[in-house]
Amino acid sequence: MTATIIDGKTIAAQLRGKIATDVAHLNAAHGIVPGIAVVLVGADPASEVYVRTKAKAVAEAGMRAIDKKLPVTTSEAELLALIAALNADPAVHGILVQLPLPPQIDSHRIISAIDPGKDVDGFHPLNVGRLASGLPTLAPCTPLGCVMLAKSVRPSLAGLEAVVIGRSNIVGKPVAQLLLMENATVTVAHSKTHDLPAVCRRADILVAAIGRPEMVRGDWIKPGAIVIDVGINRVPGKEGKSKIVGDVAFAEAAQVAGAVTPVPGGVGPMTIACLLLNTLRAARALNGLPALNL
Ligand SMILES: Nc1nc(=O)c2c([nH]1)NC[C@@H]1CN(c3ccc(C(=O)N[C@@H](CCC(=O)O)C(=O)O)cc3)C=[N+]21
Repeated sequence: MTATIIDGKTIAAQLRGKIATDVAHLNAAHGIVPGIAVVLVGADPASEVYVRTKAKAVAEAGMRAIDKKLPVTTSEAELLALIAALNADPAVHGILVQLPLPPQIDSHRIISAIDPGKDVDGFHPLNVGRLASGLPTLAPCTPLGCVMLAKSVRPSLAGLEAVVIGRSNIVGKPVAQLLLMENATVTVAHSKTHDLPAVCRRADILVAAIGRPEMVRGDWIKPGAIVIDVGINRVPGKEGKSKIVGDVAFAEAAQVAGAVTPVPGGVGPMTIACLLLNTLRAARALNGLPALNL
């Protein structure tokens, strides 16, 4: 069996196209340009690449990017002051503070200081609680992208056995909540799970969000399963160059799974598209406009 490769790049481009259409309408009808502030503290090269990619997608969708680069020595008080200013700025509809933050800054305090209506990462405790309660909210971008990719090959996930590997606040827990909202039967596995391969073999949908290169092997996968690979791991490649691999051994998975996301070109591009979607949703809600169904 050879799996369908789920083309995240193309699916993300389609979503960004729909977003751009609504952004144009929002501007023409209401004079609103959705604005997203991306805050980067320090000069982590991987984060800078990510911030650049985001900025390009934002501009292409007709939105405004407000990039704030702060030195690695920034204090918590200085960052809190910036967030207060962005909360108060009516041209800013979304605020994303790039994680991780340097050790002198408590990321929980920072996230809690963001206006929940502008929290396009969906990390504020109020939005986390709303998601867990099944209320409308800004849901985290990577988990949203994972569920959209799964539904691209299987429009109804109802009744399916889903296994999420990883229990982070950023991916594992929220993706489990979203899968539950789709009526999947959800198991959250993690580093202390007994016989992880056997747990994974039960999954009709397997979401790998571990952060370990190619940990999920072909024989962990139920034949025909949908495999969503959230991992982005930089590993040594050919001729001293580095390459990016996921948390799933892709070539092995493609022999067993029904469908699998590649890395790169899977979940990553969807994360960015969902960030634009959340920014558009936030801009509409902050202006008292009805919710969209994209
Ligand atoms: N508050 C916050 N929110 C985030 O969403 C967040 C964060 N902090 N910190 C860093 C991680 C990382 N992240 C990525 C998203 C997309 C790609 C992406 O689009 N990758 C492409 C290209 C990879 C490449 O070739 O460099 C792909 O997978 O195809 C990568 C990384 C979001 N993060």
